[in-house]
Amino acid sequence: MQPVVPSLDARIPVHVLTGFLGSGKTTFLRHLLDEPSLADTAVIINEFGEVGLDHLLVREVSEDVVLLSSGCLCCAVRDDLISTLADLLAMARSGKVAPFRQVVIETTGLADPAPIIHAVLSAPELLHRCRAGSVVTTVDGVSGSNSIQSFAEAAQQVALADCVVITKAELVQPWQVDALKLEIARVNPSVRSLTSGKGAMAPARDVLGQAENPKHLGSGSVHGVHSHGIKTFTVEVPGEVEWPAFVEWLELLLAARGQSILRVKGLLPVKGDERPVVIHGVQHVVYPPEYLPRWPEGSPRGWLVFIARNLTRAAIENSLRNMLATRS
Ligand SMILES: Nc1nc2c(ncn2[C@@H]2O[C@H](COP(=O)(O)OP(=O)(O)OP(=O)(O)O)[C@@H](O)[C@H]2O)c(=O)[nH]1
Repeated sequence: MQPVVPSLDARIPVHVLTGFLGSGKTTFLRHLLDEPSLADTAVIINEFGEVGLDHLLVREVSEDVVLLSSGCLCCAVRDDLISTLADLLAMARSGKVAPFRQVVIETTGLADPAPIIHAVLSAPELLHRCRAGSVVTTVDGVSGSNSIQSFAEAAQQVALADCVVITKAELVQPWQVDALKLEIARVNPSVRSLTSGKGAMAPARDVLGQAENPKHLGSGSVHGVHSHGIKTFTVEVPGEVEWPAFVEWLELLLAARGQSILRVKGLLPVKGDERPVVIHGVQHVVYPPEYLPRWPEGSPRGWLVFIARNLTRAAIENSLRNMLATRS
């Protein structure tokens, strides 16, 4: 007779990749999916913002990517997550998508991973097919310490991690990485901390596959931990921008308002370049631009998503308009 519940190994691990805003989740996920052993991975990306960007970047390295937008997985779109997972499993069974051996959920930068795992494990339709995988948390080597100290979400993501990946390590001194490791250990004494950076990413085999660690299920909480007053809004950028003027504007904006602007990202048409330019700012730092090969179907032309507190869309729009009026 067939067992009613398959052995643990037969069930698909659902890993959660979390980490504070801009800490490098998508960059690290793209690196993971590049590894041949992780080729058969289905990816669910949850973005906090009216327009999604991360799924466009990840789709360059993996086809099985589903975007869940317009809300945070740990509070607003949990039912969507369950139905998305159930749909993916059904489509793999019927051959509509390639079979996969694991799922990675990339959360928003403000998510609490506990309710997400709780939702996956408590959904009757998933009980026989999925099991909890690892919680992997990226911590920004540059701004991680500030985030852990200032934002409950960042501390919670570290507290619930099976594995922490300290990103952007090549941008800071080794002693700063050591200090950050100590800070992480104070929040989560049993966590494994790996160091990663562009050119020397932490190997996938060291990050995933540490499943069966029930630590993150202990809280059983079903509501996310959230700081107050953090909002997201999208600002439209009309027409092509002059790159030097735009970067100068963004750098000045983040230098002045980096405490309020936690994250900015977007896609821009830039004069003299056919390709859409991907913009990334994290707190006070503007990162070098990336490029998409072409404009994604259905994507608006020029937009910036802000995740901020104590700052209005109107203030950003005014500032942008002034820059465009004088410099474009
Ligand atoms: N130099 C350097 N830059 C990095 C590294 N990891 C990420 N970045 C840059 O940091 C910026 C944000 O990275 P993302 O991977 O988009 O961060 P994220 O956590 O997915 O961002 P959200 O989904 O908005 O929370 C991008 O410009 C990346 O290129 C790293 O290890 N080294």
